[in-house]
Amino acid sequence: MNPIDSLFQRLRAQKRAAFMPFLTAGDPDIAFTRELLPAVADAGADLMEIGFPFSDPIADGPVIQASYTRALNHKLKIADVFAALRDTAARPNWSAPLVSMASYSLMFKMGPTAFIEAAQKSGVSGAVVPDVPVEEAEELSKLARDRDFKLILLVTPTTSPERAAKVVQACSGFVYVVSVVGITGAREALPSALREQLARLRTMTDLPLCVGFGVSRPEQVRDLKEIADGVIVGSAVVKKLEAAGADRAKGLEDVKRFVAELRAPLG
Ligand SMILES: O=P(O)(O)OC[C@@H](O)[C@@H](O)c1c[nH]c2ccccc12
Repeated sequence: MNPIDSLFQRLRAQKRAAFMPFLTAGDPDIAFTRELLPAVADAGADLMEIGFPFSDPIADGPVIQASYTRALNHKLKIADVFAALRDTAARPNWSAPLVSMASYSLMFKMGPTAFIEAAQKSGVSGAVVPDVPVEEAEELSKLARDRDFKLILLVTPTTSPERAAKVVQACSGFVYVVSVVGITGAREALPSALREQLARLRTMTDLPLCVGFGVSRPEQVRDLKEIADGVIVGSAVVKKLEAAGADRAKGLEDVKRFVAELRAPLG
């Protein structure tokens, strides 16, 4: 069974939501990522979304964009990312499924089949693809399904119900529910319409619903755990690395502590 499915099956039985930090591969370089991922798993991440830096980002806010720039300044190559993920997933007792987050243009350039196969060889269990139109996702969805690789697409607050139904059909593993209209980045409060958005999606699919965009505090995680199957935090985590700057040991410690704090309300 795909590790994402077994994870959510286990969490459902425990009535617990998943905590999923987003980290940019190669921020600030790939050697640091190799250290960071196991530390974040130890701190309580149930699965991890790993961003593939891209020079022409789509929905990424300033914090994530800056992390891509740091990575690309070190001439990061996709092969280095896959190698780091492969070694991470091959660690003894490794249990946190890895999910890639890459622009469709990046997958397309490599060839979707080649990307999926390279990802699977590297122990990656699925891919968040934020910018493939659902009309064009069918082929990708089939490619992924045939290989038991999970394809995770996004539903936003402005996605029409007709379109949302198509998106969840093309998805596997879980559905990425974008909480706010706009780009990634910490927000003070999450929209009150999120509850109805999730309830509506529940009538369309049995897949786990994971909420991301704007989450940055343990109180928000606590509120979300009643209504979502997973909580994704990107910018607020990445910001810790930015803030620590050249002090990598501090960056690592700050991220670990913050992940543990965010994860705590999930029990
Ligand atoms: O940064 P936030 O607001 O915590 O949101 C998560 C997000 O960063 C991560 O899932 C992500 C980073 N880049 C993306 C691009 C599209 C969709 C999602 C993402």
